[in-house]
Amino acid sequence: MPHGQDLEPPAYASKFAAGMDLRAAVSDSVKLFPGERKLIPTGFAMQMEPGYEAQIRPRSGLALKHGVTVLNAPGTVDADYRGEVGVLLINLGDQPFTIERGDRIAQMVISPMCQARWEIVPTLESSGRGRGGYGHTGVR
Ligand SMILES: O=c1ccn([C@H]2C[C@H](O)[C@@H](COP(=O)(O)OP(=O)(O)OP(=O)(O)O)O2)c(=O)[nH]1
Repeated sequence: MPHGQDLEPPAYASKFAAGMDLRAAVSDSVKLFPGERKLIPTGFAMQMEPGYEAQIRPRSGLALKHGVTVLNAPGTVDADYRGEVGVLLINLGDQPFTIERGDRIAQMVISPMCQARWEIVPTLESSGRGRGGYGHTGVR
């Protein structure tokens, strides 16, 4: 699917930036009321090599200034997915938030992925941590 003609394709902001900015490909502006969630189209589809995934993450500026974040962060785009990439935004702020066409709404990282092969075993090797978790090493 070609990217919306007036929209730039996802691009790294600089060679040091981890995430590519994703833009809203909405035809009309979209309003997110406090507590509301919506799937926002990005206007593009892609094909990745097997062994990779894309992760969709919030933009910290939107989160800090407006309380708008990616509900399912990190959203997972599978290598075999051929549909339009969507961004599931939620407004956790206390004011309505308006999204215009072309707004940068999230960022995307392409990552190599490890696929596990499960093996059933009678016991697990012992370790320093053992079964301890959820803060068992202290409250601070
Ligand atoms: O933020 C997201 C999350 C998912 N997807 C697309 C790509 C992904 O490959 C597909 C399925 O996503 P996921 O595996 O998270 O969905 P599911 O709820 O497990 O449903 P499914 O049964 O379709 O796998 O939806 C997006 O475009 N954006």
